[in-house]
Amino acid sequence: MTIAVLGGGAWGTALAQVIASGDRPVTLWARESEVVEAVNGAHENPLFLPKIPLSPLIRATSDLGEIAGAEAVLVVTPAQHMRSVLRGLAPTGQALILCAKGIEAGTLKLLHDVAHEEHPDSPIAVLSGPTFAHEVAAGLPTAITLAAGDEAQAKALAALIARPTFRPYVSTDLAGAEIGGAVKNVLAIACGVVEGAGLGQNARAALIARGFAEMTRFGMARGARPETLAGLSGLGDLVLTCSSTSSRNFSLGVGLGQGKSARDLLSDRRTVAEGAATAPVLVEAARAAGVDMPIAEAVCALLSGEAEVGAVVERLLTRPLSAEVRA
Ligand SMILES: NC(=O)c1ccc[n+]([C@@H]2O[C@H](COP(=O)([O-])OP(=O)(O)OC[C@H]3O[C@@H](n4cnc5c(N)ncnc54)[C@H](O)[C@@H]3O)[C@@H](O)[C@H]2O)c1
Ligand SMILES: O=P(O)(O)OC[C@H](O)CO
Repeated sequence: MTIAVLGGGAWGTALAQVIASGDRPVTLWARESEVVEAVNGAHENPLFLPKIPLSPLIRATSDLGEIAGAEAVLVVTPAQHMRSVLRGLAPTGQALILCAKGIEAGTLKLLHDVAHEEHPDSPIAVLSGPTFAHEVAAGLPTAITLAAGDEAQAKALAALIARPTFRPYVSTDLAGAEIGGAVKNVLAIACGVVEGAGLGQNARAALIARGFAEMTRFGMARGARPETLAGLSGLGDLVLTCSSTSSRNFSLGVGLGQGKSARDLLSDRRTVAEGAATAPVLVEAARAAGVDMPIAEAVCALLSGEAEVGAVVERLLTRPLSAEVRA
């Protein structure tokens, strides 16, 4: 049976490639007709994942109806578009594996809750971890967290998608697997700012550690387990995206740190920097949960143009001294 992938961006295409490497036919749904044509004709996706020859076992379509017969569906749209795309999918009870990283604006809901609302009869899983799409598509070794509410379900889905260089570790902590990926994107922007503003490597290490403390506080307030946040989908992904210009979120932060405006930096992008969409939602969700997240607040202020880099850094450094670990 085929496995379906919803979303023909870099990550959806890379996941289709890794699944197809196990001799599995993959149906890839893409919004852009040029992606559908290029995947089916030239076996490539020059729009979102250039220079990677794709498996002929991947067949692209723009018809959501063609997803109906698949054994499982990997949902790889940007987080803010996930609900509308899922709404167009027939309610067949297929397992949905969510691969986007974010929190829904307006409702402040995690994506597994959104998916459950739209497809109450489908088992829901979350795939997250340190995964640059171009490395996964090139077959480089990668490990991920695969969480489902039920352990047997998580194991079955892990067996379905595991490949020699793509190694899932199972979990039953859906909230933990999701929150790590959503929050690290915002922290990656902050680390990029440190780089762009030339604040040094000590500052970046401090941001990673204090950012992880924010992630843990927020995660636990929303029901995540701290050990999940310390794993691949939390700390693992945080380290990856806070240390490489391959990260779109980190790169956005570099531009902000150099004094460019978020509007200019985001205006000519076709690709997503999810942290920019997540930051205001995360700050709102943290305030609603009574959780202090000064780094996320700082990123938000920079993105909105409310404050400049110098002021934001000064605000962070002049906060009252406090214990490293809060009771
Ligand atoms: N690229 C990666 O390395 C990577 C790795 C792990 C997770 N992710 C996550 O996967 C998700 C998708 O990212 P990506 O890198 O594949 O995207 P991308 O930046 O490569 O491509 C943008 C995607 O957004 C889609 N899109 C734009 N407007 C849309 C709309 N109105 N409705 C539905 N879809 C729309 C486009 O069709 C395209 O698929 C994000 O949540 C991202 O954080 C990405
Ligand atoms: O390029 P980024 O910053 O969206 O990061 C991609 C993945 O989330 C890394 O795990």
